[in-house]
Amino acid sequence: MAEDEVDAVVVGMGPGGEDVAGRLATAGLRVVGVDNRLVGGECPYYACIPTKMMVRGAGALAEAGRVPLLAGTASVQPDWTPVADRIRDEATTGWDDRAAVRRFEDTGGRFVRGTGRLTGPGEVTVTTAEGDRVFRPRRAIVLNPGTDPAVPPIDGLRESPFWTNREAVRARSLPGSVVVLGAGPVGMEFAQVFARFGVETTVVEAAPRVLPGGEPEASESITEVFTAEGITVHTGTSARRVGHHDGRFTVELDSGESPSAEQLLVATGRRTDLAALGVGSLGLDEAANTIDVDERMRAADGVWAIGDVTGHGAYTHTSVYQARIAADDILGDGAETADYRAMPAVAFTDPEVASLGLTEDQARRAGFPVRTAVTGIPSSARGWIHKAGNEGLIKLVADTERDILLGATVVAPLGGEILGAFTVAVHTQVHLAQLRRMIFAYPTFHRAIEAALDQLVE
Ligand SMILES: Cc1cc2nc3c(=O)[nH]c(=O)nc-3n(C[C@H](O)[C@H](O)[C@H](O)COP(=O)(O)OP(=O)(O)OC[C@H]3O[C@@H](n4cnc5c(N)ncnc54)[C@H](O)[C@@H]3O)c2cc1C
Ligand SMILES: NC(=O)c1ccc[n+]([C@@H]2O[C@H](COP(=O)([O-])OP(=O)(O)OC[C@H]3O[C@@H](n4cnc5c(N)ncnc54)[C@H](O)[C@@H]3O)[C@@H](O)[C@H]2O)c1
Repeated sequence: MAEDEVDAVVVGMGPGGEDVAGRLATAGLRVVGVDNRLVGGECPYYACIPTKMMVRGAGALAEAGRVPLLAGTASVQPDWTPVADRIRDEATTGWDDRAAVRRFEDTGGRFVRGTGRLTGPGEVTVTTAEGDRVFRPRRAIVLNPGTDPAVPPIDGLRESPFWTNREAVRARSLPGSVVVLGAGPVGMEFAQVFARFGVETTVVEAAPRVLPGGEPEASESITEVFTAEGITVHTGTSARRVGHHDGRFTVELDSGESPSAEQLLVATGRRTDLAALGVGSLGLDEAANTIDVDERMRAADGVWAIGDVTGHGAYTHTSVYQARIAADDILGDGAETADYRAMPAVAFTDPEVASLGLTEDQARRAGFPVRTAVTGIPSSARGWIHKAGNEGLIKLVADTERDILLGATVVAPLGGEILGAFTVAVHTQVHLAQLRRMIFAYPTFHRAIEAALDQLVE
């Protein structure tokens, strides 16, 4: 087989790329998977998995801290070493993707380490250590380039030795203090982990509240928890200048304050580089941050795009969901089309901040006739029993005309698990009256759903 005689080329082997490439190869297509870093992408090596190992360690420390209120005394000495070891040895095998490459090759696919670029209609040029290789796949090009950390143009920042998630997950030890720039899910998860391991932690968020994309009640609830845990939270202010002298960062804020710390974590969102990917050769906008796709992930004739780059939710579950739809479409069995109404999102803070569907504000702006309900977790039976660490709430957004839920937010211990009930309800559009007739086990956290529904159903 000549080098360029392939059926499909997958550029970027993130969670979705790996999945689609494996599906196509298993179905008998000649598939080339291309990645310039590690097969598996951001999630297993720098994001979801290592950060959730951090969260697990931090959660164990927090639970131990609750012993005095509930069960006697506990003496705990935080130590980052077990977390760093788990990340290196169990999660990433020392940031080595040989097992993932083998897994893909076992499906019959061919892996090429290099940077892929669209160089004409139906053509991908891959720059490898040995030189350029050109592929003209007969059936499909799938783009799954993911994202890189966005670094805002703040005076002095780029010259400083700041961390993004990529450096933070490789840390063998923690600094004594840290300023976290950005209070999206990345900043919030890291901030609480650091603080629970004894790091003096300051969060700076430009928007008026943390997790600004979600419900204001959720932002308020998690801010109270952070503040009670000793984390300093600045909102509604941006960094204007970053200085780094004698091993310390000073972050000058618009508000006039200047938090200072041994480390600075930049968690201000993600960026793509579509010009570098060569999407202009398809007639697509190279200056855009996302690639528009239809409901079958088609971006152009013979080209599909999946994952963060599509802008439908930067989560691993989005990428893998889209991978299945794209693979089916490429193989010609594509009956399924994308439906993002019940796309879940979980920030793995403690309590977890989990949500799906529309927020109240989004629903009202979209013109739906809206009714909402909010119920507190501490006042539920389980929340009251749980006592220490019981903070949170459930907020529901209902469409009063169709009598269905449009969105739900759960801030609670294991809030992401509770959200599962709403994934079913929103995805299948269960009527509120029917939901209200369900039996919710006593005394579970998810039984608080009933109290919220009581406010929506007469
Ligand atoms: C700190 C952090 C924590 C997160 N936690 C969670 C979580 O708990 N749950 C969750 O669902 N999501 C989480 N996410 C988001 C999640 O990591 C991403 O949504 C997920 O990785 C899916 O991304 P993707 O498939 O688009 O591609 P990515 O995972 O970004 O992978 C893309 C791959 O393509 C490669 N690539 C890019 N361009 C080229 C090119 N031109 N040629 C060759 N290769 C290329 C990249 O090097 C990379 O390996 C987190 C993100 C961060 C930053
Ligand atoms: N548990 C999860 O599923 C999970 C966890 C982490 C990340 N993610 C995904 O990764 C993506 C990236 O997360 P993220 O938190 O980096 O990005 P984000 O865009 O969600 O949040 C970045 C935050 O930084 C703020 N910001 C931007 N510039 C700033 C500045 N100069 N000063 C202060 N604040 C500034 C923004 O207002 C925003 O609140 C998210 O879209 C999310 O979907 C998912």
